[in-house]
Amino acid sequence: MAPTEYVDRPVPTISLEDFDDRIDAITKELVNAAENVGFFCVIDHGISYESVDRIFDQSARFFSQDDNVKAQVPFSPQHNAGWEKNSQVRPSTGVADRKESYQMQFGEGMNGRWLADEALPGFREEALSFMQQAQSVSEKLMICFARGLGFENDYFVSAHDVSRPESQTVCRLLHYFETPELPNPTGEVYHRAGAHADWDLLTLLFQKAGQSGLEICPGRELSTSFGYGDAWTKIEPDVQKNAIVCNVGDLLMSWSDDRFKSTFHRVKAPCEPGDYYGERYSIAFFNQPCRDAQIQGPLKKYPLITGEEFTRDAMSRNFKSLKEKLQNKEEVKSREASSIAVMSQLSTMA
Ligand SMILES: O=C(O)CCC(=O)C(=O)O
Ligand SMILES: [Fe+2]
Repeated sequence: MAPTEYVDRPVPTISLEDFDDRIDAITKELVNAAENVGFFCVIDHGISYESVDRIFDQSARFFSQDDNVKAQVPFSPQHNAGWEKNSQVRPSTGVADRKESYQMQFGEGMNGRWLADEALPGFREEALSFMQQAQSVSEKLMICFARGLGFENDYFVSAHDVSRPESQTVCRLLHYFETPELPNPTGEVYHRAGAHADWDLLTLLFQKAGQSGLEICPGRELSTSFGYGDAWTKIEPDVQKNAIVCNVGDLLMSWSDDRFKSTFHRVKAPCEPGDYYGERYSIAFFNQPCRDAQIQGPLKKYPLITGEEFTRDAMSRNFKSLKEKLQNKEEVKSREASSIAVMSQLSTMA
């Protein structure tokens, strides 16, 4: 396999210090990052190291439960909540990511999808308290992006109100398994998170020191397109400063009439010297719109739709693209099979 092509692209680190007084300067930096890279890191965001450590401890505690315990809260695609393992297939790879994840929400989508408190005492309370903190940081960013697009300050905040039962915002705990470092004879690729763009407004990604692997591939012009290039850039957040990696999702790309970029990213399948092969934990906080939010950009490039419709369309686009990928794979396989048959005929004829 050809080595991965890497390029250096600047991924800005933006301080949220003195937010109220510096809001215009911060907005300028965020808008610039969203227009040019789609990824940026925020520091001085108000979430302490201890809070981040605590939620990672809770995440390890959750994933260390037996599979049949976790299976009591199975992932529901309809609600986008619950636990899944080795089952998310990305259109970019056509095979399941090697990981497990647990998606939690504030709203009705989470009904019946928390483990009983006796199974994991204190977990739900700790998780919700962390989610509230991630929501507060998200709201600061939403205010800046609303200002950057000429909307009222609270425009995105009220469309993502997590106190409403219609909230669809998701906090996803992720656990990637250790990857065998030996060359594998089958050539199988152990995808961690295959290349994809997120569908939400804005994602906050919490990474653990020493557990690298997140990479980006900018260059997408439309929020509905799937193609991506070949050159990747490693995301290396400043862990000393407790940086949160943030990325624009398809929703903000579409809501900004494609001005802000939702960038393809992946957690690399480790396969080259220097890659991290160990067990990996991360946490993604996806700001999803309330089901009844009204979505349309200032230039009205796309028709007005609701949060529920946007999510449904994103899922069906994903599904269609996955079907095409699997069909192509089948065609390649059958072409390979027939050329092998022709070749073996030729060799028997020779
Ligand atoms: O694990 C990570 O660092 C990234 C995960 C991610 O991109 C996702 O779940 O959408
Ligand atoms: Fe993602």
